[in-house]
Amino acid sequence: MTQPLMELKSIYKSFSKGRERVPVLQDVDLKVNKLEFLCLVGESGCGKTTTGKILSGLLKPTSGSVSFDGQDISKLRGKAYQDYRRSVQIIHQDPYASLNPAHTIYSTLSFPLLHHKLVRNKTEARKRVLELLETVDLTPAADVIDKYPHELSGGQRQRVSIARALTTNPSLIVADESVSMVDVSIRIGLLKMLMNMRTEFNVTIVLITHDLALAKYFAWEGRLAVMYLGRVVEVGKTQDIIANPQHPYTRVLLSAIPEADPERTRNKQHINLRSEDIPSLTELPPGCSFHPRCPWFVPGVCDTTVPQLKQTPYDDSRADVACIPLTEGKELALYES
Ligand SMILES: Nc1ncnc2c1ncn2[C@@H]1O[C@H](COP(=O)(O)OP(=O)(O)OP(=O)(O)O)[C@@H](O)[C@H]1O
Repeated sequence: MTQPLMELKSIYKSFSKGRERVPVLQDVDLKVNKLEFLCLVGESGCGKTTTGKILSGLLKPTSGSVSFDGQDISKLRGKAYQDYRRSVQIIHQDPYASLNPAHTIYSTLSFPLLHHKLVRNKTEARKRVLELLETVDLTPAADVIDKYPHELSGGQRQRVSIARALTTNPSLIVADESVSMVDVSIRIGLLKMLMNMRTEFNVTIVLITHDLALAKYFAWEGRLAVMYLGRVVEVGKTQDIIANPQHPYTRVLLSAIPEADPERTRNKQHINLRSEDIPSLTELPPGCSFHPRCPWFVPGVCDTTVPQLKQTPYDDSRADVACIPLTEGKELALYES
């Protein structure tokens, strides 16, 4: 089996809130394969951004290991660590907040080029910045390069963020909801640009989104990792998961997304949760944290044991799932209270 580009093993991450520790990620295992499209999907607050920040080295896990090209990043020092940080870039959710309003586009894009010595001088930096602006279709680049972020539209600012991620010739880009802040009309253009970067620049892309329809579009040829309350509950090939969602949470998410054909949407079976309330991270329910909401809850099983991410014994789909009844080979039956 080929070595993944990045691998998270048994990742726990907690933050302090007053005197408490809030467990944000628990036992997260995740592989990012070379040149794949991987999408992390789940509702707000489930830990997607925290996972993305751990992948890109912006946050350290509380425990667990992160490896890049087979090397544990906590053991990298000096140039090797700088190379890893250069190789993994993140595009943040909000280009308004992530671009410094006091810096021109030239200044923002030339900084990493000069800092990582990817160009020899300012003349070369300017030439490279113009090329990068052309790459992300900000043309004519000469009209954009000396502007400030507030002089650009939201979509243009997001393109600058993509160009900035490309400055360091990364092998992995984590794009955190990077198309959600722009109008629907330009969202697809930005997504296509991200997707083209794989072939044009040999870059692996991890997209983080709460929108399963968008995840399906982006990672159709790749994989989905579905997260719920700080854990990965299902991971596998997108087409397998869409055709045959296994985890109850994935089934509920999929039942809620509209189809292109309105008739199919009307006829789609909507699955009702047992509760709309999302438990608090500081008061997680025992056993499977989805059990209080799960329509297929099995008393005495789901509320006692924490499920591990595994393959189901009976299914030829290769998605791994964290659901005890499924991994024990049982059929799910709707819970009757
Ligand atoms: N620096 C921090 N300090 C304390 N709590 C944090 C910090 N960063 C994130 N959290 C908390 O961790 C949880 C997970 O946040 P995270 O941003 O990773 O989720 P998410 O799935 O990306 O959500 P969203 O889609 O809303 O961005 C949230 O409850 C959030 O409030």
